[in-house]
Amino acid sequence: TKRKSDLNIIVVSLVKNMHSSSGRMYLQSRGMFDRSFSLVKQPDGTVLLPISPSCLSQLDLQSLRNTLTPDVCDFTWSQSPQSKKEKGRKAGSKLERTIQELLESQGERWMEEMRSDLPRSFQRHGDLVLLADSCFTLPIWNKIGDQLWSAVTKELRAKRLAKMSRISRDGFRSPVVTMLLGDNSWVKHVDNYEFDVTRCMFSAGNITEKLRVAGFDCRGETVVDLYAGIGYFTLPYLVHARASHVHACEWNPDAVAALQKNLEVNGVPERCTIHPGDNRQVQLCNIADRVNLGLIPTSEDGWPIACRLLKKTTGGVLHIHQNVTSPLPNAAAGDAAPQNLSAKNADREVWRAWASDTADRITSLFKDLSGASWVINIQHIEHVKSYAPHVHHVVLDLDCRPN
Ligand SMILES: C[S@@+](CC[C@H](N)C(=O)[O-])C[C@H]1O[C@@H](n2cnc3c(N)ncnc32)[C@H](O)[C@@H]1O
Repeated sequence: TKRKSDLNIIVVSLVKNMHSSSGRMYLQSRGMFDRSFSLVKQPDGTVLLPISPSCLSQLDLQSLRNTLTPDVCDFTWSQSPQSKKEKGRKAGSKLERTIQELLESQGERWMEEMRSDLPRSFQRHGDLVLLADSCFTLPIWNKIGDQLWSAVTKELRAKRLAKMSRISRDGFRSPVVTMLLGDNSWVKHVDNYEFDVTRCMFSAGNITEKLRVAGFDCRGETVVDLYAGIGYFTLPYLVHARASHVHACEWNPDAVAALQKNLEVNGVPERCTIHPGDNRQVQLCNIADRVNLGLIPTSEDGWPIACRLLKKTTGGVLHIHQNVTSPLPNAAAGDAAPQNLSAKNADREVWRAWASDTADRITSLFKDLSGASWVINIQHIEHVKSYAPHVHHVVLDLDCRPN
């Protein structure tokens, strides 16, 4: 049998780069996008989207073509490009060799501990590579300085290099990012938003939630995004879900500036009102069909505001983000290996319990707010990502209606 990476993959060849994100969304929402391969940008400006071999038989080419509009979409076979894993392995050993040579040219010795201090993964923001906190921690790297950063940037096929340290505790959750090579820290993403990596928080891991939001039908709805940031959810609500209006609350002035710019780049500034400052001070009420509460580890501070924002006569939906921690199995108590529950099922149980507790608390908040009882239903629990085997970012969709 052939390994996955040996197979030819069917690809969608798109005439313009700008259509690649809707193509990817279509495939991802149907579980057909092959994440083990990268999107391939071709020299002629078209983009190849990899499709999982197992999905080929069910792929509805006509509906895909319609989604992307017929004249921009074509299908072709591509001779197996390298998978992300293979690419990463090759790039990793080349980077190691380059750094080793650089060190030796400076009279330094390569030590084994250096290997584990090299970057294993990083975020790519256009031509800027953002390294994680965990790499290049040894003092030797600073000694080599600029030459090292130039070599790393070149090896990672970037033009600018930056490094993350920790999330600051100033309440803005801004990442502390330092530029190592290059002065301009603004980056642009293919799906049309820009921001300053040194000043705004960006959570690339939320892509599945962003795609889910993009798939909502919000026509005719007023949405409030209580923690808008640079517009990571505000934009899909406006551009793809076609909300009538989004009120975006954000207190980090740098994120507000990026959000404003992104609304303009995407041609939707008239359908969005930005409320700069603390969302607890925003005077809006009784206007929303939907409220997005995208703050982790918890958005609890925003719950009373969200209840106040929903339309009193028709109610609406709350999307509540939260990091939910599952208790670690207690080996001493003999529950290290649950007999009938897989670890995943056990996690799901914990999420359901948290959702049910949250629904009860939202019910009380409505009671306090209006004196009336509302009907609160758990519509859906979405798993976004895991921070550790037992810490999960989930989103609870709560349907809230006046009785
Ligand atoms: C986790 S980020 C989320 C941004 C966006 N939803 C995302 O996923 O990329 C949270 C954002 O909420 C903002 N924020 C936190 N508390 C706030 C408050 N009380 N009022 C307004 N904005 C707030 C932060 O500045 C940050 O930009």
